[in-house]
Amino acid sequence: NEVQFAASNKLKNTNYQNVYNDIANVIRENDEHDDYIGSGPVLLRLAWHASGQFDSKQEIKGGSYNGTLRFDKELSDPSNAGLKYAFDLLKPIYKKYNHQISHGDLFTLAGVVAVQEMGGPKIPWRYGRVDGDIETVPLNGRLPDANQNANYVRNFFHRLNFLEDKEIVALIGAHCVGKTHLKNSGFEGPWGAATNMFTNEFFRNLLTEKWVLEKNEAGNQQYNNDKGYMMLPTDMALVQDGSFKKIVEEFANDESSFFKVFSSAFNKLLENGIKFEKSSPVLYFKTLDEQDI
Ligand code: HEM
Ligand SMILES: Cc1cnc2ccccc2c1N
Repeated sequence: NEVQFAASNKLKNTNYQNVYNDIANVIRENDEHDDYIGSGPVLLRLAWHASGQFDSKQEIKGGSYNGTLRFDKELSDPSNAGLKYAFDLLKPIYKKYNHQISHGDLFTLAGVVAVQEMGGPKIPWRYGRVDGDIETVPLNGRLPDANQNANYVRNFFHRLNFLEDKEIVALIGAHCVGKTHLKNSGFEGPWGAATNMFTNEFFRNLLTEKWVLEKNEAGNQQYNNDKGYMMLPTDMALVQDGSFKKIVEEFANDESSFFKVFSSAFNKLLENGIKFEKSSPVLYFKTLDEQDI
């Protein structure tokens, strides 16, 4: 069946480090993107959006398995505005490996590369996703709305089978990198503070900065501070809800705790809804720095 087919066409384990390195080099070569924030954050968002439309209760389940984000039908979902740039960065790598890697494996591996090359935790990763045809594209509108509160955020992630608050808070901690763009999402900023280093700074800022709720140029409410930082309403929800806030405090004080929970939650996000062959190995990748490249 299809999964066996993918198995027979997959690269030997060692070759995935080569794919990792090719994606990492694309990030290094495109360091001028978005006023020198670079391409890490948008590739991380691509991996999350390729996986986060999963819904086990729907006929068409979504998730990363079928690599459906490659179709314009999904890429043109307003929630995916800005991600075509990230997909275009990966197209030459897809061609180079000539169908030996699926789009789902490529999109999710790009998220692992982005996190690790920006200094974040190691993310375990497995191959074996198989491209589905356009019939497998999930309906648009399954990704979250940033204007909402803590209960909305909790319920959203329950749909993705994240039932523990720790996993939810850790995942949103990915907002430590990159920025919002008015033309993509109707939110602007943070001008000065956008970073490309994966740290627990997002949680520290949530607790220490003074946040003022303001309407932005697109008419959306967002939280701004006096340094040009911003937080989305769904970011701020993490300190408005008692249970979430305790976890924000834990991650703000202990980056290794944030990294540990993020690593397993991000892997779970990228593998939502996929049954891997028992024999399919869990791979860990070295960063370019660790290989002295
Ligand atoms: C409540 C859940 C979430 C909401 C409502 C949300 C919303 C958003 C919005 C509105 C943007 C700005 C997009 C733009 O204007 O370009 C954004 C950016 C981003 N999101 Fe999220 N997000 C959520 C969860 C996540 C998760 C789980 C991850 C990854 C694990 C993630 C990673 C990112 C990254 C890396 C960026 C920066 C992209 C860039 O700089 O181009 N987000 N998010
Ligand atoms: C500091 C901060 C806060 N919220 C964000 C939301 C999405 C993307 C980036 C963000 C970011 N750098």
